[in-house]
Amino acid sequence: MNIPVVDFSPYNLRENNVSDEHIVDLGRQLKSSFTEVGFVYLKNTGITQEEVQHVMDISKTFFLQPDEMKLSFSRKSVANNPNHGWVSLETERLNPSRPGDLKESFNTSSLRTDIKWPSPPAFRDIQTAFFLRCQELSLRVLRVMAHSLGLKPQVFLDAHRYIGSDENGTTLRTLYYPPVNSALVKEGQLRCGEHSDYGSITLVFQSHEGGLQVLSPSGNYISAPSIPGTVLINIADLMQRWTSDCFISAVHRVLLPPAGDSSTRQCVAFFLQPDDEALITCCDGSKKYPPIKSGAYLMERFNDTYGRQ
Ligand SMILES: O=C(O)CCC(=O)C(=O)O
Ligand SMILES: [Fe+2]
Repeated sequence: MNIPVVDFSPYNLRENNVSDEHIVDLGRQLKSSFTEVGFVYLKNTGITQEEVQHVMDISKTFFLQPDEMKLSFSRKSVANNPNHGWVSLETERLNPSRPGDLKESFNTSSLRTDIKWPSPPAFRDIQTAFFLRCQELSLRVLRVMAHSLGLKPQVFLDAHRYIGSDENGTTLRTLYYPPVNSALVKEGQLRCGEHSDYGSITLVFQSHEGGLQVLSPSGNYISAPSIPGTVLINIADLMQRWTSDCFISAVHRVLLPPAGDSSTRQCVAFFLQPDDEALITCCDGSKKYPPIKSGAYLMERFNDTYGRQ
């Protein structure tokens, strides 16, 4: 099984008008990818490899600073926004039955102007600009997805009105995976434990090392390499629920590099989340899952990942 590559040029970010014909064609391709694998590569989206590299370069400068400097920008240090900020190495367990993941990250969840940002000075502007690019692309993808299911074009969009504010959990997260010292690795520890994402959809940009693996419906992990210039997009759990399991939220992970391989790895991921107050109800009218509020659902998932507090 392969992850399909879909050409998104008819609806790329420079294109203001898209024909119904193109929406139907893109919808057909996205629907088959999301019902069969839950992942798709989009090429020609308008987001360039240079933009991605820019985010990775400034992120690496941030991560290579001493922990003491990053500590005051930790996750939970921003009032009213529980997810914004730095997460240190081994803090997060995306698979709670494993030791902490061998990665650190910085989450941009709030675009409020009164927040203090870490250095380097360009860090804030570059993360914010890329957040907005990802937001724009995601909303286009949501529109195509709604169309592909025969729903009103606005049905998903209407639940994503407050992105970037404290009433919406959407997060741009830049991840750094430092060199692994195999002598110090704990039993069962991975770079990123097996998990599925929480919200609507996720946009993923990996550095050239790749390493992401996706669980296919047949039960095997398949590799999802880095394809420069593309955006890897996956369905997350709330979207699976919203679509009554029509779209699959696939489990994925990042293993350790082979022993002796001291390479680092980076990833930039945009986690699109419905507004906290949005009530997620099966869009086919079925009662397969009870309605649930997006914000409450996200808090439950954070509790599993970071431990209950
Ligand atoms: O680093 C990656 O490629 C993926 C990370 C991931 O799946 C996540 O943070 O949810
Ligand atoms: Fe993930």
